[in-house]
Formats: sequence, C-alpha cells, structure tokens
Amino acid sequence: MSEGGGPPPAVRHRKKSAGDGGPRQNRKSKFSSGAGTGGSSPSVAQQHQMWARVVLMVAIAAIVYFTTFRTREKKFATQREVLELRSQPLDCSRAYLEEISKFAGCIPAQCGRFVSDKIVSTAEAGILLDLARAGFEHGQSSGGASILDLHSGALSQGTQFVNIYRLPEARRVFTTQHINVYRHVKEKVRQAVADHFRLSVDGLHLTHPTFFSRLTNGTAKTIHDEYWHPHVDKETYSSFHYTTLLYLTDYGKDFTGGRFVFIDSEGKHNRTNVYIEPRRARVSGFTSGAENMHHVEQVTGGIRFAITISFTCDPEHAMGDPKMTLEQDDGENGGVPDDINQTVP
Ligand SMILES: O=C(O)CCC(=O)C(=O)O
Ligand SMILES: [Fe+2]
Repeated sequence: MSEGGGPPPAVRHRKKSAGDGGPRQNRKSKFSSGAGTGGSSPSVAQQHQMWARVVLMVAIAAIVYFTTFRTREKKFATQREVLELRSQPLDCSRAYLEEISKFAGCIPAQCGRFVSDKIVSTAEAGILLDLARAGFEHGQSSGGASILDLHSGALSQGTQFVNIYRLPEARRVFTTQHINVYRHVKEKVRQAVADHFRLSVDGLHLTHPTFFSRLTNGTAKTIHDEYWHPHVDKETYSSFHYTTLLYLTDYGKDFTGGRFVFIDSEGKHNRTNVYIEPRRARVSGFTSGAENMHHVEQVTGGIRFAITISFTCDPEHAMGDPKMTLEQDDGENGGVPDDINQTVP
C-alpha cells in the first residue's frame, strides 16, 4: 500500500538529485572540451545556482520597483463613447476647501470631475469651431499654441498677442450667430456646473481667462506655447474655482496626441493617469483645486480646438459676456490684459 500510494522512491530520488550533478554530469560532459571533466561538474552546478539566484534577485527587484513606482492608466472618456454623464467624486484639496468655504452657495457637495456629451449640441460646437477658425485667421502663435480670448480681445500673433478688436481687417469677423451661440453655450455650461456640484447658479460667475485654444505640434517658441505642463488651475489662475472645457474637434480624427490627462497621485510614487479623449461638443468640468492636477498631451498631428470656460465664486472676479467690439477696450494695452501671460498655462 505504502509503495503504491505515492511516487516510487526511485523517481523521488532522481528528482532530488537533478541538481546534484548526477544525471546532469553526463549530459554536461558531452559538451566539455576535454576528457576527465568529472571534476568540473560541481562548479557548473554552482554556476547554475548562482545564475538562478541572480535571476531571482533581479525579478524581486523588478517586482518591488514596479509595485512601488507605478503609473496606472485609466480611460475616463474615449472619443467613441457618447456620454450622458460620467463623473468621479474626489476629496477636495485642503487649500481649495479652505478658500471655497468663504463663498456660501458655491461650495461643492463634493469635489470631483465630470464629462458629458449632452450639454452642448454638435451643431453648436460646429458654430463655435467656425468662430474659432474665423478668429485664428487673423492671428496665430508661431509656436504650437494659439489663444483667442473674446472677452479681452487677446489673440496670439507670432510670439505675442494683439487685440483682435483693434485689427481693421477683423472688424466683422464674428457673426450674430457666433455671438449668440457663444453666450448660450456658456450659460448651459454654467448651469451644468451648478447642477453637478449642487451650487446656486447665481453664485457662479464667468471669470478670466476664458478662451479658445488652437493646439498643433508646432515647435514651441515661447513659454506660452508649452501647453503640456502638468498644473493645477487654481494655482495658475487664482480666480478659478470651477474649470470647464468644451472640445470642438475630435481626438484621432482631426488630430492625434492631445488627450487631456488628470494626474491622480496616491502617495509619493504611485500615480494614475486618467484620460479624456476630446470629442466634438464634449464638456468636461472639474473643481479647480489640487485634487484635479492635469495636463494636455502634446499634439502629434492635426489641429485641436477647445474652449476653456472658467468660473469663480468670487463676485470680485466675475466677468460679463463679451461685447465683441472695441467698446470693451478700456486698457492702456489695447484691451490685452496685463496678466495675459497667465492665459496659457
Ligand atoms: O484644453 C484642454 O484640454 C485643457 C486646457 C487647460 O488645462 C487649461 O486651459 O487650463
Ligand atoms: Fe488647466
């Protein structure tokens, strides 16, 4: 019974002796250069053992490294999806919470982010794309990032900015339809932010800078062209409390690269990149604190158009609808605000 129950002792013995030079000794001697190689067999076995240890140690080091310094990738919204609403609640960063607590009615039920393809129609986005193209015909950065701010009139030109409302050739560049759609869309987005974060819409104001962006893979000429740096909006633009983005062109069709990426850090070494692939008429919204650190990937081909529509809870930083004329030119700098340098992160 005892013999039949387990593996035969001989088999067990052979397995155990596999590393002790027994059967291997013979196999090895076939490849040895000279006769009488019996004496070198133990050292070959030792070498094997040593290599096994090295391989094991490297494997352990790799496992430790990849579990300690890990970057995970998550897709929050792909270009192909048509989303009613996708959201992710987050804890507010301490500084954000401290500041927003001063504005009753404007404190989010919870910090976080959302994406929806149902707030703005593709027809509206098409008209805004037309507006953007018409505006950028009168000025573009010589690097990869151009902006057009309808409120101040700031428009990239070469390595600088001009006021589009001062350009005679741009007099009638925007149509009544452009203007009406811009205002209407901005209101819908404002309402969506108020609904999502459960705010009183009256306490939520449009703020500066709110602008169109046109991104390409052109070589950066100034710091304003370097749109890909990770940042926190509240730190880049102090008046921001809620950031929204409206995409006017499609990732993978109109341009490549250029995904929006939230960078979620868990501890010192672990991070998760959360991707939003731009889609025409897609709106994303998020609280502007450190809980929503983000960046835009470099565009590798084509042209990416988007609008950054920003909101503040602070009435002192509130901004009205754009007048789209030179009337609003009240600055020494031809209406281009002094802090234009903040317009592009
Ligand atoms: O265009 C985007 O997707 C993001 C732009 C951005 O991060 C910003 O305007 O602060
Ligand atoms: Fe940003």
